[in-house]
Amino acid sequence: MLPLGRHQLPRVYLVSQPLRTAGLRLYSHTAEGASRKRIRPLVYGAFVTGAVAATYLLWPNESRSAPTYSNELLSPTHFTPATLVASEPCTDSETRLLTLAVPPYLLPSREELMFNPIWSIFVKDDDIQVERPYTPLEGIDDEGRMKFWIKKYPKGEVGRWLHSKKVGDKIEIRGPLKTWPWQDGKWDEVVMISGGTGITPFYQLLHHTILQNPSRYLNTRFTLLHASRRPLELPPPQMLAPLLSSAQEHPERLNVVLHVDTLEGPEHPLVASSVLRVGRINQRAIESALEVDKRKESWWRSLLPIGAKAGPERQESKRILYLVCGPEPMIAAIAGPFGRDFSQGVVGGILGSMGCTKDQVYKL
Ligand SMILES: Cc1cc2nc3c(=O)[nH]c(=O)nc-3n(C[C@H](O)[C@H](O)[C@H](O)COP(=O)(O)OP(=O)(O)OC[C@H]3O[C@@H](n4cnc5c(N)ncnc54)[C@H](O)[C@@H]3O)c2cc1C
Repeated sequence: MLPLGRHQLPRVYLVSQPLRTAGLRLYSHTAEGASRKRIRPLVYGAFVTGAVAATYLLWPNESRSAPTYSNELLSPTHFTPATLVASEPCTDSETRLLTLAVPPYLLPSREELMFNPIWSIFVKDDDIQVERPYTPLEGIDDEGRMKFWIKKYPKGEVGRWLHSKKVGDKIEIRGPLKTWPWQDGKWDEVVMISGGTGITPFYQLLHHTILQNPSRYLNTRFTLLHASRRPLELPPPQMLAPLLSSAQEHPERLNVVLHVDTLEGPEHPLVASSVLRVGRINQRAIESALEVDKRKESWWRSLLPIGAKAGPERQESKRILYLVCGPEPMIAAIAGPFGRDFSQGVVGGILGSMGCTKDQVYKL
């Protein structure tokens, strides 16, 4: 998951970064003394061009900024005022768990396909009129509540703005927007590889498929390989506890492996450092997670000729999909960089060298 958003984002989102950059350039100056005179016409020319561009970009425009409606159903085409109902600090002080609520009478039917995982919503920073996508961890409940794990970057706009909001404040949102369409049984195994808050879409998928209904039969098994820099930067206990207990109770459905770059700093309050893998997620880590899965295959399934083949043959013929979400350098190292115009690009990195093809890999 990219901080700047790689999905097919509406223009209001895409123009927001150049706007800030243009603003910075207008105030920068390096020319001194006599040379200043020579470049003055150029500076004025640049200023006029900049002013025209800024007027065009900043002027309210239907195609760039969606309207806000308080009495229409929640929709991707307009903003809806939501209320911040909780803002909890996390073990990683750069992140918080925020809960937003929209009035229940503004909820479209939750049976709608658009609420199937994985989906996100756009949050608008009212101060600077930019929006960023965020992923409701548990979808949306009947009261219209959505919980998010949100990171603030030192110079990041919307993350810092959200962290500064107080319970009771209004925050405009629009959505849902599809991040990736889940379909049970399309793959035998889905391997999710995440870094930092890149775990949020995978949490939503696992909450929908396993956590909220542990007895539901599924045709797909899940492996989650997650990496954070230090133990305290791992997701908060509120997220890790349900994932780890589900993996413990149903190893045949879910396998969770947690990596940290270093064990430096305090332990995570829930996960002992001794069970963490130290070092980045590499080919060996991916292969061994799949081998562990194979060993954990329930004993009766490997004895009885039910469904697909057992043993190594079965593993090879398995339809495996890799989903990757995290900081851009991590995505590039695991699956190759994104392509031009927000496209998926070629499969490279570790998954490329493992021989994965483009229909086996999706970068979020
Ligand atoms: C589908 C989707 C779902 C997502 N879900 C979540 C989620 O659930 N939780 C979550 O935390 N994030 C999520 N994200 C990421 C999120 O949308 C934002 O991109 C992220 O919060 C950063 O936005 P920002 O406005 O805070 O930072 P930005 O202002 O966009 O800055 C991003 C980065 O650029 C750097 N930067 C900014 N300005 C400068 C500058 N002048 N010079 C140098 N560097 C600079 C910042 O330090 C930061 O590292 C999701 C992204 C997508 C695409």
